[in-house]
Amino acid sequence: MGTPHNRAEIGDIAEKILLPGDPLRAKFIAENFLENAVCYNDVRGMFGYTGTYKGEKVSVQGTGMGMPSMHIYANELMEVYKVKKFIRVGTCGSLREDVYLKDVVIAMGSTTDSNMNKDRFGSISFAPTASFSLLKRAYEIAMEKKVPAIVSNIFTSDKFYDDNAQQKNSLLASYGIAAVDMETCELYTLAAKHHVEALTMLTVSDHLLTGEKCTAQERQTSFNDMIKVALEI
Ligand SMILES: O=P(O)(O)O[C@H]1O[C@H](CO)[C@@H](O)[C@H]1O
Ligand SMILES: O=c1cc[nH]c(=O)[nH]1
Repeated sequence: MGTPHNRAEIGDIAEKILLPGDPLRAKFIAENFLENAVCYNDVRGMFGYTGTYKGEKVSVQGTGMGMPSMHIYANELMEVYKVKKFIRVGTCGSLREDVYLKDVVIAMGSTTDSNMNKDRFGSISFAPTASFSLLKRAYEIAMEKKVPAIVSNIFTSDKFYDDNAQQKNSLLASYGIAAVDMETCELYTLAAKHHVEALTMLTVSDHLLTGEKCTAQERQTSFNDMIKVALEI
């Protein structure tokens, strides 16, 4: 029967899912890391696949860019498809000198300039956080595999192009925030609402202090270390 954004039938999607923002990264992961992957969704080109990794059923679904897009896909995966474990595998901009291009940032919590949680919680400032067990496992596996990873609070921004970026970024970095993405706050908030587990892992694709950048091709495909850690979790 599906949803307005996903043509998967109930049961087509595994209880464990990887969530890249880019649907072509979902295709890349399915084709290069999963066995017997089957495409269950192509509505709006937002590809979703289910296959197996080391014998366990796992799915991978693109979520698009920004919290409103994450809101749609994560809500449907939690409410309709009953997915229980979510690992976002995204890209981010580094805000700190000690966080380098292609490092992996594991997001312990998310700070935001979005109004979505103000709309939900009114005067209460909700603190969206990762699943502790997924985070602990991610860090242990990254250390075992010698993947350069740090655990930190991140900033989930509504804007990729922000007129006040320099001012905001240096303020946030001075409070220890390592990196910026555009979806984690909504993923962690919905996971709390639905009593499911979520974690965000981000590979640094842009360094916002030095101006270094990964190419579009690298953004799609050069994040294999992070994906291997996510699948091992
Ligand atoms: O690489 P993904 O997962 O899309 O994540 C980051 O990249 C996009 C911006 O280029 C935003 O979605 C941001 O969160
Ligand atoms: O949200 C993002 C993702 C990658 N790079 C950025 O600068 N911001």
